[in-house]
Amino acid sequence: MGRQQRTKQGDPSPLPGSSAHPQSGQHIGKRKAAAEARAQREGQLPQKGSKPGKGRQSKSGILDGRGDPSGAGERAAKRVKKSKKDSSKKQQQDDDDDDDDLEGLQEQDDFEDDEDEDQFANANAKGLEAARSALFNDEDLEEPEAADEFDLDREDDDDEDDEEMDDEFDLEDEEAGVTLDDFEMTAEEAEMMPASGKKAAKRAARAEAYNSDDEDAPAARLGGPKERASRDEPSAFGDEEDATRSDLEADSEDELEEGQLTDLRAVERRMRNSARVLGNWKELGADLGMSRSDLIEQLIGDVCQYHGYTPYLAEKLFDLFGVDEALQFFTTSDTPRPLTLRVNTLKTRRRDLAQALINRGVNLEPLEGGWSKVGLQVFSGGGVPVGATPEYLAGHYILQSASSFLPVIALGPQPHERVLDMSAAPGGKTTYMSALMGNTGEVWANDSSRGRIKGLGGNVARLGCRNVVITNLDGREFPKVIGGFDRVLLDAPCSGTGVISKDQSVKVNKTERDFTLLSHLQKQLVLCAIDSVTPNSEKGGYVVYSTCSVTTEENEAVVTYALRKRPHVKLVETGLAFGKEGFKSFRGKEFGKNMHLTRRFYPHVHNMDGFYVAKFKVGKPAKPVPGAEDEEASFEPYVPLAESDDEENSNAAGSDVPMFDEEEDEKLIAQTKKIQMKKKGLNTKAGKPKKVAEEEPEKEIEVEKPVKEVKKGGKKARKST
Ligand SMILES: C[S@@+](CC[C@H](N)C(=O)[O-])C[C@H]1O[C@@H](n2cnc3c(N)ncnc32)[C@H](O)[C@@H]1O
Repeated sequence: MGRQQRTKQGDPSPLPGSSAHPQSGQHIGKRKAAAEARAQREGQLPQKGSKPGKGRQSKSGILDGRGDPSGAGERAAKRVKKSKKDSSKKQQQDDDDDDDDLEGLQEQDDFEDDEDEDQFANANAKGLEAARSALFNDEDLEEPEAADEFDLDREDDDDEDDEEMDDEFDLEDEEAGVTLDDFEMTAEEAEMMPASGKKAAKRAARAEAYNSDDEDAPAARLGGPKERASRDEPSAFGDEEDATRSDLEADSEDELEEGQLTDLRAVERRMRNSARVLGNWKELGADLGMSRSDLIEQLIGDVCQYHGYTPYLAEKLFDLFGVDEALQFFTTSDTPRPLTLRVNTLKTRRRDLAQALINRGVNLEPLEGGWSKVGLQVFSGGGVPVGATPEYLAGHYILQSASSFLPVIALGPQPHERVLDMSAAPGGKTTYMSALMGNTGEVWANDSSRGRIKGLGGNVARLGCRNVVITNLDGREFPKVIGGFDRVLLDAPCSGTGVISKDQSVKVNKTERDFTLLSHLQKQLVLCAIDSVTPNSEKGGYVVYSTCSVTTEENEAVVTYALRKRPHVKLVETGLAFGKEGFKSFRGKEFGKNMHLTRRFYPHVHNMDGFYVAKFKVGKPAKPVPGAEDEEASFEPYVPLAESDDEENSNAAGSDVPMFDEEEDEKLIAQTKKIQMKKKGLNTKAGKPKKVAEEEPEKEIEVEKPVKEVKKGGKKARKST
């Protein structure tokens, strides 16, 4: 799934602050229709029939009072595998430089002065023009070969894992020995099913009415241009003209199956119409002959069928964004974000790297909007593998999503400081911190995943970061193990709802329990991050909390919790010049008046991965803070439900979070040993077999190329070269 997604070139739309994209909504519409038509021909878009998905019903939502969202989406979630192209709205951003506190350091990169920008623009103009026109005319944009590398930050970059994941999804169908057709039901069969049959019939009748070509049918009347809802928000479907009656007429009966539309274009039209009606319910809803909650239920079913979400997640995102914006989010999350790279200023300057890559045929330009002086946007690799050029191998750059720059910019690490990256693998942000500090001071890069630590070590070495110490600990062990940092970055393990374009599996594999457990883990980690900061830091004393998720329980709720538990900490400006303000309240939950200081970034608004960034200033505590470990002892540690054997394949949230219940651990270990012994035909009642005991992994700090020993908090770690 993810793999298929990543074979497409990123949307060439500029990042925030840039001028409008030449790609018109109409153009997008044509491309989208053509792409769909081709996909239909190639059998990539599902035509009919579905089977139950994995989703679960949430307890609440904007849709309170609504019943089960038909189950259509659940089946659809299994069925819809093809993503569609479309537009994303761009926001004109303030061009002010937001990196004030980093200014001194970034002077190293003299590419940013106007003259250089001009030179660069001239050198690049010809190639870019060609690349752009090729991109805009090409319906099926090919991603550069290094596409997988782009996922450094948020995903495993192991192709095999992706394949395994794809297989897993496909296998479910095969193993069950069923085909999609097995899940189709005739109208008669539906009738014979007492409850669901009635529901199906009701749905079918509704859908029929909604798509009827009868002038008097309420839904048909809603499609006309006169009935357009007067909403300020842009349409999720670009500038395309609203559906007209002919669109509705096209949704004929043979497009309906058990109340579900079988043609994705019809589903898309119906979603658009539903959004319009819901946006102007007073005027348009009265004649619909369908309750608001039923319409929402149908819309959720359509979203699940069209975009492949579980009803639970679709509803959650509707709750968060509202209908129109949620539809934009769904659409944008079906296409990759622009491919971007960060210049490693420890080894080169942006101007020099850009020139070298242009000479190799890569089409690129500086990140637009002026908010980063070390970012380049790659428009087309021109056949050049941007993840394997000599410059890449020499560590002159790292492929990194633009939004991943933001938490580091907000943290603003200074030369000679001592900073901690609490969950650091694979090191996109660690290496940026190291570069901003000019290879001085100490960057402690920690991650609990042994597997992911390898990638971290690789990047640290390739980029020549000599001030990095790598540790392999549960973040909740800080500051017990080591503390006294000037700044701490907690780029927390999260659900990844902001990076669905990179990992489509998030659409179907996140449950309510996942969000609850993740939120608990994040709360534990953020307290440990705060407690690891020295209040005596001269210029520092900051913690940045970030996630690549858009949900409030992983963001504002975590920040609110930290503020409540650590009264000596306060929220401060992130220093980021764009981004939406964090929520002060959400669905009856109050998050606090300063939450506007935190920043939200959205794929459909900023054309970058969804991200959240909050910055805390840590003051002197009135009394010593209790050990971070005792306070939240009641928390259940996060263990993903569908745990992967492969650590590298773990999502943003690590799959190897250690349990703290030692007693229980011991029991489990003993049980496992017994099973192992039995398997080997050994007597389980005899004394401990030495071999098994030796196999017990020992928890210790992992070190890289030792140079000197650093001793703090009773444990030792060695500094890498
Ligand atoms: C969002 S990713 C970090 C990405 C990284 N900051 C970067 O920019 O390259 C979250 C990381 O948290 C790690 N993790 C999960 N649980 C953890 C824990 N309890 N302590 C420390 N790290 C943890 C995961 O292994 C994963 O690598």
